[in-house]
Amino acid sequence: MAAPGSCALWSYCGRGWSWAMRGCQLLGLRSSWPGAPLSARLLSQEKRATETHFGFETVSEEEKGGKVYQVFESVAKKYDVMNDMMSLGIHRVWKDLLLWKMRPLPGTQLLDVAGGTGDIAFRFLNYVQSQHQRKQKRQLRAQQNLSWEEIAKEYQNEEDSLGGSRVVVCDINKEMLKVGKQKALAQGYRAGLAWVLGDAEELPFDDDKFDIYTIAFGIRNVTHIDQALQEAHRVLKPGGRFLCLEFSQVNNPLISRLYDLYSFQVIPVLGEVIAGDWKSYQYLVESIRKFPSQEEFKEMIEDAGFHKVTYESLTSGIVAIHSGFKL
Ligand SMILES: COc1cc(O)cc(C/C=C(\C)CC/C=C(\C)CC/C=C(\C)CC/C=C(\C)CC/C=C(\C)CC/C=C(\C)CC/C=C(\C)CC/C=C(\C)CC/C=C(\C)CCC=C(C)C)c1O
Ligand SMILES: C[S@@+](CC[C@H](N)C(=O)[O-])C[C@H]1O[C@@H](n2cnc3c(N)ncnc32)[C@H](O)[C@@H]1O
Repeated sequence: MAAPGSCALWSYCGRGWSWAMRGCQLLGLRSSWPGAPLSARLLSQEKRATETHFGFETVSEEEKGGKVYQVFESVAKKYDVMNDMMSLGIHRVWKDLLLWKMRPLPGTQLLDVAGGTGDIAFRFLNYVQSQHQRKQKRQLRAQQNLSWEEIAKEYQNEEDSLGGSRVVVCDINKEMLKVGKQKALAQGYRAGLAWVLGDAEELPFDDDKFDIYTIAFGIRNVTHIDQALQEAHRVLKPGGRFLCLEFSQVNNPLISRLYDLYSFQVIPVLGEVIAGDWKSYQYLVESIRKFPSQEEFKEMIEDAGFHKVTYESLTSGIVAIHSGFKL
């Protein structure tokens, strides 16, 4: 089982200088301070020279992580309500579809990266629990002459009720994880669930550890997507599956026009009215436009070493689910 939050935090800190630099970056500090070793300073200068985008803004790669951190730190408390309001609940259907595509088997070890407030993890736990209960009922019905104690025992073990399945939610943002943990507590999710603070680009997990890796609406925010994909490949067991739910490209010109209108004219206004945060929601719609198309992203997944890569566009391509296997 993966280490819970505190242990993961420990291992996160114990990975030497590159981890320390990463930590500084997250805290908005510069890795070029005079006390840093020369190699670290040179690396940092080299990195600073490379530019990337934060929405439609051009920023250095070093800056991007901190800016993304601020966005999710700012929206964390209103994140769930915003999603329901902005999408009229449609994001729930997309997330359900991801689970139906996944169809986890008993005993599945899932890693949900950029898991935020736990939507995918909770759906996974519901799914595996209902599958297990159905199986248990079938077995109990088939067995004659069981005592009531034997029947009660079958239902009492909380860990067992998941059939050995587990999910680790990993996210870089403390505030998002905090909201997720509070939700889990309030909704009664406890067994088979761990929360880990970590970066998709440098996952704090051993090689070949998980059966399934999911990332929902997360990869768009990562600075080096290729690095995150390689990490996904590394932590999956051979035979393991990568699943990504992300905004994609709308191909119908009429829908695309309406979609643009809604995205740019309505979403930032909702962001301001509900969350008091226009900028974060402007970043959301801009970052969607910067993300590669279905076909381009498929190629990136293949480049990371995944096989049998496929995708399915949902709601006219507003989002897509990409799937690939580590063979
Ligand atoms: C800071 O970063 C973030 C913050 C977050 O809170 C979330 C995320 C990550 C995102 C998720 C977890 C998913 C949930 C969030 C969203 C779906 C928000 C993003 C939304 C869009 C990019 C736009 C597309 C939205 C939808 C398809 C949802 C359904 C919405 C509608 C049908 C719109 C209905 C609204 C009205 C009628 C209000 C009036 C609108 C206008 C005056 C503007 C003109 C618009 C229209 C006439 C209709 C809009 C049409 C479309 C959106 C296309 C319809 C497509 C089809 C029918 C196929 C995060 O990173
Ligand atoms: C739009 S939220 C998605 C949350 C959740 N998966 C969902 O579907 O509702 C994006 C999440 O990605 C996380 N994130 C951004 N960059 C990350 C990185 N490099 N590593 C891990 N998580 C990251 C953010 O902190 C945020 O919680």
